[in-house]
Amino acid sequence: MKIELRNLAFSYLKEKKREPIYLFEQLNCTIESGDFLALAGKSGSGKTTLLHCLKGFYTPTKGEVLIDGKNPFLKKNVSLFDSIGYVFQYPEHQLFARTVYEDIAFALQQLKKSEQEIEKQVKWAMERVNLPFAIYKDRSPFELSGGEKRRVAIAGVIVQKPTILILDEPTAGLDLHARSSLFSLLHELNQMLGITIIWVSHHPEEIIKEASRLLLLHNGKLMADGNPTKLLATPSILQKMNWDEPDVLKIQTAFERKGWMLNSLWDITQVASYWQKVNSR
Ligand SMILES: Nc1ncnc2c1ncn2[C@@H]1O[C@H](COP(=O)(O)OP(=O)(O)OP(=O)(O)O)[C@@H](O)[C@H]1O
Repeated sequence: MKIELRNLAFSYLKEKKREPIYLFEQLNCTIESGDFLALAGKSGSGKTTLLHCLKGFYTPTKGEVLIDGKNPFLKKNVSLFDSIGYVFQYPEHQLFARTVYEDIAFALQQLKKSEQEIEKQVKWAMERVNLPFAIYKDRSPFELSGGEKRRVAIAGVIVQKPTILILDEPTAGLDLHARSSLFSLLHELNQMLGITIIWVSHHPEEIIKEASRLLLLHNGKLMADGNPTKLLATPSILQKMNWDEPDVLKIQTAFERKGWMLNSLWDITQVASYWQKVNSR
């Protein structure tokens, strides 16, 4: 499924007879099926608002969001929004049920699916997020670790079989190990099931390691859209974002200066994550 933004603009401030004050405007881009895309921008730049427009929580003030060429804001197309799963910031704060099973099953129960079908899908979702069914199904979500709770929350979204998964700062508050296992999960969903991943990140190191595409919101515009390694090696972009050059690129430059060649970004990423681990001790 493809999402297109056409001259998209959004304003919280709309006064009669006055031109609205736009949080962002003239956003144009196409998110292709299978993208693994990071959305970044300074705090308050409008990332969450933009994601809410994609999911249909907010109606754009101007312009269009198209899903597979159709406008999902029209009544006849509104079911297109069902293909988009949305994981809120700190999704574990929304867990509510007595057991992990009941929490994940909730959306399917609302759709009045049969109990047999629900169990099949819950089992499937729990396997995907690496929570063995027999061990976790009857546990209270509130007695789990932060990383496990987040997996339960994500299972509650993917159980609805979205083709696009939006995650607002999914790694916030997770330690290094939980972050890396969350990204293994997201890559698996992307590669094995073809789910498009769009996630908000404030971390250039994370973006360069995980994303295949980066969108940058700055001053109400889409400042850049492209290859994360190229964009994060651009001093003017780093300066506007108030970001340091990612370690991985510093290491690459240092190696090149010494005439040592690493074969690929993968090699460099391994060195960088070793470097981060050493520094975080
Ligand atoms: N419901 C609302 N009504 C009015 N203004 C809002 C509303 N929600 C957000 N804003 C404002 O819109 C701006 C963008 O908010 P948004 O949450 O989209 O930014 P963000 O880039 O996701 O920020 P962060 O990285 O801090 O989460 C902020 O200045 C915020 O105060």
